[in-house]
Amino acid sequence: MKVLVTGGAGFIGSNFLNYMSSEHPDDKFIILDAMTYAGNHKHLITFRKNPNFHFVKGSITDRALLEDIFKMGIDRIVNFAAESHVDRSILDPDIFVKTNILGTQILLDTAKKYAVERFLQISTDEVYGSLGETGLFTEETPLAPSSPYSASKAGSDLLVISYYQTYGLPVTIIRCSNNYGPYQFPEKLIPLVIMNALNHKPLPIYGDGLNVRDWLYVEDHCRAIDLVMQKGKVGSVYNVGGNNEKTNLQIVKMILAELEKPESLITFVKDRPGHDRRYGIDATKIKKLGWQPQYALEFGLKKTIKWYVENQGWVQENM
Ligand SMILES: Cc1cn([C@H]2C[C@H](O)[C@@H](COP(=O)(O)OP(=O)(O)O[C@H]3O[C@H](C)C(=O)[C@H](O)[C@H]3O)O2)c(=O)[nH]c1=O
Repeated sequence: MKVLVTGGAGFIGSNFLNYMSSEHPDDKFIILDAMTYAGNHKHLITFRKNPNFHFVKGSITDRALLEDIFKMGIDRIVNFAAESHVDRSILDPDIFVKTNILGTQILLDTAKKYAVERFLQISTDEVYGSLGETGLFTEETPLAPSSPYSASKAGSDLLVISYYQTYGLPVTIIRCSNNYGPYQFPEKLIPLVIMNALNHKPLPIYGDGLNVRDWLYVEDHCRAIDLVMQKGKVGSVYNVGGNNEKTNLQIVKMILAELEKPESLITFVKDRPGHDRRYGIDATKIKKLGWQPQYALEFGLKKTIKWYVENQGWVQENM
């Protein structure tokens, strides 16, 4: 099996490659990554050492490069490549449209031309917008994105579905809740709070800190992707979530308690514009395929904090 993994040097992509290389040691992986600020150079050393990995630096918007890659023979694609930070999308939406929408369309087009066996799109629960105090996102929840980031992901999801409906491209979409774990860029809440707390810096909490996210340890997401790649239905969407809904304040306090740092570091700042209040996932559909999260939030968070403590110097210099 030859799998093209786009965005493989990013947070979820690199954890996925790590997981897959131990679960499927005979598979070959072509890794395409633009190595933007979020692409991790440390991974390139690992990629080079693994004979099953072939790394290509470049963007999914580069059609000629994609042609060269597909000529190597690709059976499946897992598309992680995306700009992913909501705050950056508010400041500078252009690159989100370019990479997430245009890039996905060019990748789909090339996948169609070379008749791949499966195109797996890694999406997000943010495409559904915000929930009130009750209810959960199902795969049938209408798309109602709030930020340029989530709108660009919703746009790419619609393109993915259109390539199935129009051209019969065998696509599947995974929409996952907030991931956390090693190698996450410290602009996202959990790694930012860990790194700031370690350095006794203020922890910026948007608004009242009562926005809710459903947290999932990244390895549980990787296991879900692997399963959907094998058993997921073509043309279908699968929601993935950990059933770990917490307010941002709860998460921050858990981190501070683990690090034995004072809650006085918490600093309330101006709210994010268009800030979604709550995300919550109904993962019944993927559970029917046999998936269950294996990491309790407390355990996953401890493991993540330990990783950032042990790699603190490196994270500061490289991320
Ligand atoms: C960076 C930061 C965040 N926050 C709040 C904003 C959110 O309510 C929550 C998590 O924020 P973060 O930016 O880490 O993640 P989301 O905006 O929920 O989006 C994330 O999860 C989805 C599924 C994706 O698809 C995104 O790619 C991913 O970035 O903490 C703060 O209060 N202070 C901060 O400094």
